[in-house]
Amino acid sequence: MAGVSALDVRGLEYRYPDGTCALDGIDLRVEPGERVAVLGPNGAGKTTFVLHLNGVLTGTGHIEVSGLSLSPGTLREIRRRVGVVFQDPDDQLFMPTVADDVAFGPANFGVAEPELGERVRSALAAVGMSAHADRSPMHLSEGQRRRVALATVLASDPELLVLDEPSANLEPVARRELADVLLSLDRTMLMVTHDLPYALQLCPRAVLIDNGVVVADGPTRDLLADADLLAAHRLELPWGFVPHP
Ligand SMILES: Nc1ncnc2c1ncn2[C@@H]1O[C@H](COP(=O)(O)OP(=O)(O)OP(=O)(O)O)[C@@H](O)[C@H]1O
Repeated sequence: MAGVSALDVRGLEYRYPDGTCALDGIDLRVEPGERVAVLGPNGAGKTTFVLHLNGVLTGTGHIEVSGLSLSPGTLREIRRRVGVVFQDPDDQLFMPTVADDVAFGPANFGVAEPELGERVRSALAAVGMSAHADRSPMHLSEGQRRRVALATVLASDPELLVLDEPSANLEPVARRELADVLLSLDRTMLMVTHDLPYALQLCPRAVLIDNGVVVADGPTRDLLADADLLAAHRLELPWGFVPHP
């Protein structure tokens, strides 16, 4: 359907049971094919926001994914449409082999053989892990585990890929390998990160969240070139890093 946003969030508010206001009216629209970095200091509300996109948390306001409104009746389909890759691969890898882990999601959504095997092969190829299909995820490096976790989500063919701190704790080579994989994917992407150079490299657009609202939204290089904006929201570029185009 032409003209439908990949993600349309309006007036999203959420309070934790202890009364903490974590989201105070988030508005965000993402168009198909965009890659958007979600930036913000500790406690800004980024994780709380992500947990709403696949219905783990339920606030007030409106969330639409590719034209489908999130509601109890659509939750299952929304969870297929929104693939969340968590920071810790342990949250996503629990089967005896890599291939079993990658098959788990689509099998759960009703995909059967022979398509299931094809999904697993193509997801592992997309992340450069085809040669490791029969290995135990426990015996892979952190960078490889991060890429397998991404494959487990890609195998369900989500319309929106959400990544929580994809580069955290990765050595430089693994960080670059993951960036190469992410850049090769033809997917709408939201990437929560404190890694500002990574955001610049991967996402043409960035939104800055603080105190539960979007305080800036625009080209990543413009946001990162605004020293006053960064300072006001406790963000800092690595020493010597200049965000030129
Ligand atoms: N389970 C919880 N109960 C109460 N308050 C919470 C809970 N989880 C988070 N919060 C609070 O909600 C607000 C938003 O937190 P959130 O974890 O979404 O921020 P964040 O931007 O993801 O931070 P970080 O960059 O540290 O991961 C903060 O004030 C936080 O202390």
